[in-house]
Amino acid sequence: MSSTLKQLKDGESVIDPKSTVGGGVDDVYGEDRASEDQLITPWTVSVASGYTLLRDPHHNKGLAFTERERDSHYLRGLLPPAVATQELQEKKLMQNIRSYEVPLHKYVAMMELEERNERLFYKLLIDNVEELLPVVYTPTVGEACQKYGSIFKRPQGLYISLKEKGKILEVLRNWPERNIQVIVVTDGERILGLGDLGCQGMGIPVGKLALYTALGGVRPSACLPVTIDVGTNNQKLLDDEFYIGLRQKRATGKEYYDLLEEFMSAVKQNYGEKVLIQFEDFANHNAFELLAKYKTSHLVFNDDIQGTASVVLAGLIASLKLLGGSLADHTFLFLGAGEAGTGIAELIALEISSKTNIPIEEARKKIWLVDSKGLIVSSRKESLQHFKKSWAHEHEPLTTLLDAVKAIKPSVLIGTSGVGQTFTKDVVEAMAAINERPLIMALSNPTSQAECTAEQAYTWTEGRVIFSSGSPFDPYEYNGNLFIPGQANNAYIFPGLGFGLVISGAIRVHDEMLLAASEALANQVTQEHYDKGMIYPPLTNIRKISAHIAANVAAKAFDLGLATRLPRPADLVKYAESCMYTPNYRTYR
Ligand SMILES: O=C([O-])CC(=O)C(=O)O
Ligand SMILES: [Mg+2]
Repeated sequence: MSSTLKQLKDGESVIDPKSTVGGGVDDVYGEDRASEDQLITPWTVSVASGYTLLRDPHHNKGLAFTERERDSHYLRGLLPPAVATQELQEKKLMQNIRSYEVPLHKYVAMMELEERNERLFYKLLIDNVEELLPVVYTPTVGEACQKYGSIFKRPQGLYISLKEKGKILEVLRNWPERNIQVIVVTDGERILGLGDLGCQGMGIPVGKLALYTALGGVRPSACLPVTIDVGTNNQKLLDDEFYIGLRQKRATGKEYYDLLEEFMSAVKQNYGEKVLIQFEDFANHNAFELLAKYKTSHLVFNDDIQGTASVVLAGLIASLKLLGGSLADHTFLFLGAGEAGTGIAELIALEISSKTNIPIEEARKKIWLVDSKGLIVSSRKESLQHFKKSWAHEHEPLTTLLDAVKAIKPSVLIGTSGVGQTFTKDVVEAMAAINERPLIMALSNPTSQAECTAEQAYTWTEGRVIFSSGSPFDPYEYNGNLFIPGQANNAYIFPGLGFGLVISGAIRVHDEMLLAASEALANQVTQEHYDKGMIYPPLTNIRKISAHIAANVAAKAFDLGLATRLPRPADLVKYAESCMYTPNYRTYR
């Protein structure tokens, strides 16, 4: 009896059928758009009953099942007598999570909640976003990936290894959900700034997609985390008896690209061309090539190249209110010339050239990059990787960051090196000597890899810095003033960007959409925020921010003729908001 499947009507008790049809956005637009009739009439959903219902994370409500539901769904006796509201459940869980001192324990508690009761998991995450983001995302997710083998209980996401070569389409069909809208895929080779974590990188797509739902409003069942396992060069993992991945060195070259090609075409074949694929934490040597290869045939973007670029550009646009002038008046210096560094640099150049008559080649000359060998200059051009070549300007060779700061005199210093503590006291003091208000971004993740801490940035500049970091830092008090560091993390951008692509039925990502996303984010910074020295709006408002980003991105998709959703909604912000997943429980009749 416990596993009886019942057809249930869920109408009367649903306050706003429009926002809850199908539990999320999927039924409100695109191929799966429900008919207008369906939007206003009660809808039907199949929910297992009894014991099976309690173990189905998509429908389980635990103690929140009402007396009536307990009767109609064979739950009598399977639950203790008390009936709780979702709010009370949330209160209890937040108390539990706060009682854990070790961040990883909080992470495990959150993952267990996701496996048990998905709606409650998202309610917690949405209502407590500033507190829980560092738990399910950077920095704790980094540690979770490092220890994934030991904390691993139930698999999340889809693992596609070399063993599945030739069978990837079948593997995709093993996934229980059919209507996938967003895939985040990694091959685990460069997880945050932590390096090659092989198959254990799965924590990243899982975490990113949790943010797609909580911050962006994409329905959880439309999200698919994927890890491609071609081996790992991390000897520690290969020697670890608990390692969960393929125990071999990484496949490269043709073997690697053939597997990726099979994956990309299987995705398109199985889900159509409107499924969004977000590349995440690939190593430089594959990231640029994969993006170049697939951006003209698939709906793809690389979060580390383009998402990070868009969030940084937003912060820079916003900072002009504090610094004055235009982007073209500034000089930018990067430490790190990989995906994030060159991606940000290119988007800044694109914005400068689109806002002025300056050709992009000229705009690039305002931007300088330092890599592990020193300042990138034209005399190094022959030996440079292709993605660094546009940044090789005329200058004498310089080997240290400090020398580069002194010679280039940047107003903006951005760290994307993946190496912690590289913005030394000398470097930060040099920035403060050149600029009344230096702008410094220490973007590498997690916190251990940040180029400097918030405390260091504020004290070494005597409180004059405008500071942001990739992983969160607490507000810092200096000389009686409270400084609030910004979190220049792509988490501000990818949920809204992706949501905008999905709700417009976009078929390709265009650079102008990234600029549109940056402008939408920058527009959310108000005078009240500027007065506190902030260049990013608080994350507490992230769903509203995401709706604006999504609307701007969708508008651009329509303008560029890349959107397939018809007709174009008149008010895209309202439309985006109406499509967002909400985690409140539904009533089962
Ligand atoms: O995941 C994050 O926090 C930001 C990011 O993409 C990275 O560092 O690779
Ligand atoms: Mg990343």
